[in-house]
Amino acid sequence: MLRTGGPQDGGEEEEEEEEEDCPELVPIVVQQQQTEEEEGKPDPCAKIPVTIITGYLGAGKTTLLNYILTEQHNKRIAVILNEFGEGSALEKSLAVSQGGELFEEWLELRNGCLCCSVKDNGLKAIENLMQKKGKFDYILLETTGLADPGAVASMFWVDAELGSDIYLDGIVSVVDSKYGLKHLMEEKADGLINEAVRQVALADIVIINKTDLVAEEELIKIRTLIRSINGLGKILETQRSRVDLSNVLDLHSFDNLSGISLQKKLQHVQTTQPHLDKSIVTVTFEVLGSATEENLNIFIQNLLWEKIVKNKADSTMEVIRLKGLVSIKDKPHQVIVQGVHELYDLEETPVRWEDDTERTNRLVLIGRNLDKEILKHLFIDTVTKKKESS
Ligand SMILES: Nc1nc2c(ncn2[C@@H]2O[C@H](COP(=O)(O)OP(=O)(O)OP(=O)(O)O)[C@@H](O)[C@H]2O)c(=O)[nH]1
Ligand SMILES: [Zn+2]
Repeated sequence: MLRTGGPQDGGEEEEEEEEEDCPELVPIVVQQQQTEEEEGKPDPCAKIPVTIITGYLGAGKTTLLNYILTEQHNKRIAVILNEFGEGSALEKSLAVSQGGELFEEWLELRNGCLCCSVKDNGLKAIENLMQKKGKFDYILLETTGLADPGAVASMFWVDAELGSDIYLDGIVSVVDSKYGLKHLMEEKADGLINEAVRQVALADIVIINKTDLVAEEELIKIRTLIRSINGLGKILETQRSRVDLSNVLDLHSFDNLSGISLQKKLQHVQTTQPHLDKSIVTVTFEVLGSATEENLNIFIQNLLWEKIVKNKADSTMEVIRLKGLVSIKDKPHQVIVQGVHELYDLEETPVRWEDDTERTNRLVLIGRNLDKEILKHLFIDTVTKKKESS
């Protein structure tokens, strides 16, 4: 079950998003691409993936979008552009054009703010569109260069129990080889995490684009920096955002289908070193044993909601992204933990633990002020203690 909220709800971060990062949903373009043989009707029960394409201003997001649309994929793809609005219109239309025809749905935006109302409205609008027009197979969403993809992701990371037709497939972050380093190193005056870093931290795939514009040494620098921020995501290097589509589409980054491959992937993640004092890093550790579901929730909520976990310098650990495979007492299957900002989810995978005595929890956390030893010890406490209250 997807969990959100907590005592800090409506805190600083959220307000910041409302003021700065609040996107408006705009337009939409779509391209129909079906083969001669009518590539079979899609399974009407099949859910539709959403891939979020994020990245700093001018990094190559639209280029990637266009590249995907023109590659052979036999998918009907809807494109959503998530942009800052200029006007103060309280209504925005969400339009999808297919085969030359334009369809639109009107979104009523509370306070003109999309991220606050899209959760009820945006999803609904997309579903309405599909009812009218027949399903599309895939949705690509390009965020603005300054957007926090976490806010966008949480719109689409919907509880499976709500029965939505749409699921979040993955977050792709495009970085400019030439200016990326500068953007990533920029320190915000208010001490907040800068947008470029946030985008890399949340990415399942990082595309270092425009490699034609830099020399190999520069490329190594930016690759190293990106890896130090996000030790989990796959890093690709491209010109004109040309990627193998299998690297960016149908990743299943947020669902339990990734259980089997996730185990292997997590084994290769390493704890990274910060490039600056307050940088975002990736921390990973392994702990043997099983936790009760209750204690596991407490561990995660202390970190994500209560924010009471501190490092040695007494700074609060800020987690942007959390991913792991854990063992819950009395559950025969491995459980995936996913977190984006304050939103998290525990979901059983189809993968059984082979040997009960060798159950290993593996967690990866991306964020600021993270201390591996402290986190690991907290987790050891989590699997050893019986009940929180006793
Ligand atoms: N030299 C070079 N230019 C590129 C490459 N990829 C994209 N560009 C150019 O970079 C510019 C910005 O690309 P876009 O795809 O519009 O970038 P974007 O991230 O969508 O930009 P915004 O939506 O404005 O934030 C365009 O002029 C592209 O043609 C590349 O690999 N090399
Ligand atoms: Zn663009």
